[in-house]
Amino acid sequence: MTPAIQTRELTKYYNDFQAVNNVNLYVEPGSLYGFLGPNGAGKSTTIKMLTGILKPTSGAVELLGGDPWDAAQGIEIKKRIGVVPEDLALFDNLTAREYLAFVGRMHSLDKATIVSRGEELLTLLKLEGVEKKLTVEYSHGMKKKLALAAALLPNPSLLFLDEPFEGVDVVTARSIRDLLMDYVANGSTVFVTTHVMEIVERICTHVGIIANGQLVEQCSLEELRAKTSLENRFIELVGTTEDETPNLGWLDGGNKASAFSSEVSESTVAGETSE
Ligand SMILES: Nc1ncnc2c1ncn2[C@@H]1O[C@H](COP(=O)(O)OP(=O)(O)OP(=O)(O)O)[C@@H](O)[C@H]1O
Repeated sequence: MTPAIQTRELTKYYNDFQAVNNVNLYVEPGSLYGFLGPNGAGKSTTIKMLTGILKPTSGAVELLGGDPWDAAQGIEIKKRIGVVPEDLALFDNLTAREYLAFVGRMHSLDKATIVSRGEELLTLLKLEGVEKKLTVEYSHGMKKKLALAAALLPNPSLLFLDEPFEGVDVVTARSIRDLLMDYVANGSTVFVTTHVMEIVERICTHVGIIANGQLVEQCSLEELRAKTSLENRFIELVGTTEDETPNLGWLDGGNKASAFSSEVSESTVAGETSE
């Protein structure tokens, strides 16, 4: 079976700092792959290299059986993938419908398809009431939803989402969750980064954990659950020990300090009186 995503020794240096270190990802088609890691672990850097935004320093990427970095294959592969990047590159001065029309035209969809798919996506993501607003006036969560709608509009085989649940309300999170589960049930593949373990446990079929640029775990969620919970495994792989954790004994809301200062002022006053 051709993997949806495969990387070999994928590596990225920013000057002399190694952000991603020889990562070998393997994502089966039809899976919902959760890519986890602490802040600064290398998730966004990896997703940018997978989606053609950031050139790898070394190593190889294969998406849907082809090389997205190859001049001949790259455009065809990119037509088959959808991306919701971390920094949501939307055009500020378009409404949601105008933006979806633009994306649809870029993918050579006909007008009727753009309109019907666009309406369904806007309704599902609860953006249909704000069609007159320009995207520059959108809240962060609204921008996230529109970026997701735009990524899904061309019906991609493989969808990349960088933190889709960050900054969205509970109702929207559930809509996105359900939508992704339906999407993979039809044979498509999702690669998603998130910090929300609960969502990964609920919807993902596979998980990869990256720490300090290295892939330290990659397995099915079923396999992982047979041994421990996702949270325990994550902490085991990337957490700090209690010995290393500062206890912030000084953080008492000023209570100890004020008790001390009242003692001082009482003794000072007493001292002053005795003189
Ligand atoms: N343009 C850049 N120039 C230099 N260093 C960078 C650049 N972008 C990211 N880094 C560094 O590379 C490392 C990985 O960053 P990356 O954004 O991939 O992490 P992340 O896992 O997505 O983090 P987060 O969960 O906080 O979004 C970090 O140490 C970061 O400071």
